[in-house]
Amino acid sequence: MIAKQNVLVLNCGSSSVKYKLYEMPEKQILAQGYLQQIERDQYENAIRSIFDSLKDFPIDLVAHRVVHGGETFTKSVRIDEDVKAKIRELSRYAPLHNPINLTGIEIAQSIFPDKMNVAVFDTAFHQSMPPSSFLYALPYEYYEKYGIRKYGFHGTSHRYVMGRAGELLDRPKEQLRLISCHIGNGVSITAIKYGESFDTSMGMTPLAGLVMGTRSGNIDPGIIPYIEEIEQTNTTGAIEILNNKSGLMGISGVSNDLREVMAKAEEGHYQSQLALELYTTIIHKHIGLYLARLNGVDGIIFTAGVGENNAVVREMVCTGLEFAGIILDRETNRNCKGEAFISTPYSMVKVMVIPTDEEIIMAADAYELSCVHFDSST
Ligand SMILES: Nc1ncnc2c1ncn2[C@@H]1O[C@H](COP(=O)(O)OP(=O)(O)O)[C@@H](O)[C@H]1O
Ligand SMILES: CC(=O)OP(=O)(O)O
Ligand SMILES: [Mg+2]
Repeated sequence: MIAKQNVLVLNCGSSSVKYKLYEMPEKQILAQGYLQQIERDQYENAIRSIFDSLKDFPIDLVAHRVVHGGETFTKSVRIDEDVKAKIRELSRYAPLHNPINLTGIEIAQSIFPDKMNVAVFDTAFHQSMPPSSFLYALPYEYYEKYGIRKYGFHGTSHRYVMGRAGELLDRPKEQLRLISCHIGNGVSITAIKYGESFDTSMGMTPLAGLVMGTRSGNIDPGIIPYIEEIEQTNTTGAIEILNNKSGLMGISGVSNDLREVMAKAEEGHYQSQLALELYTTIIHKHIGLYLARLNGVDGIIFTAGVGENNAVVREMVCTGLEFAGIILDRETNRNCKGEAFISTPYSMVKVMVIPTDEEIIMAADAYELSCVHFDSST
């Protein structure tokens, strides 16, 4: 064991940067912050301003969220030049995320050249998926030679809420079938079987799956050449439209922020009403898919910005699942704050709200790696 370490955790999402400085192993938070609605060209300044604001704290270690780790990284790793090169190579699979994550790593390395940096990958938790979940029905050599497969994302969040669900249900996670719904700006659902990711809604890139803030989720790929023709653009331009101008933003024409879309819907704005309906219907359908995949379920978890805070979405998603023993307590659902059971006492399936905490998992992984490093270098 080694002494106390101050671990800075940097969690860059597609629209936000969250950071926390922990004293480990006590998990005491020394500083934290959350910058929202950040545009791509603002990340570098945002990250520099975070380091600047923390300059009076001693920092021993930095943990970085990295969205795409491919098949190379099944767990968190210490960052060296080879790891950085691999993260750079994987940017083509996560163009909204990996370049930003690399920027964070490079800034940290320039400010603290002697400190250890750790990468915590969104994809790592999903490496347990079987081929029946991760393969696309394409020529098999595309997988073997080029790594074209489903990777899945938000793994650190799904892993955290799985652990908390086990504690709340007072059952070992190895006995539980869970459906974890991470509903933020990015949205993904994971079928968790006996402590491992078994299937998940995102794909080779974080564009696939459900309707998101600005991302389309699954569409018929035959639409892409048609978009190219309509917009007089190339494939990159069409994918940009699917990544940045679709989802809630595209359908409503109002915003990628669900709060704004719902406010407009309440005023009677038709496209905003449609956006909300499509958004929740697709989550509902995916729960059906994973009920089949898991042969029933013990718990359903709602997490991330929308999942934690939006009772209307949770109610719309759960309505019509009563046949499967999923009975929401509407009153409790509307009034809950923080961690809560929102199903009725006689609901066979427990429905839970669990605020995610990717940062504590990241800090713990980084601290553990630093202990291993210390042990092996003494
Ligand atoms: N307090 C809140 N009440 C209702 N909705 C919220 C709240 N906070 C965040 N959201 C919603 O969560 C979404 C952003 O999710 P978040 O998990 O913060 O984003 P990111 O995926 O960038 O980490 C937005 O659509 C926003 O409307
Ligand atoms: C992978 C992903 O979609 O992340 P975020 O929700 O932070 O955009
Ligand atoms: Mg997020």
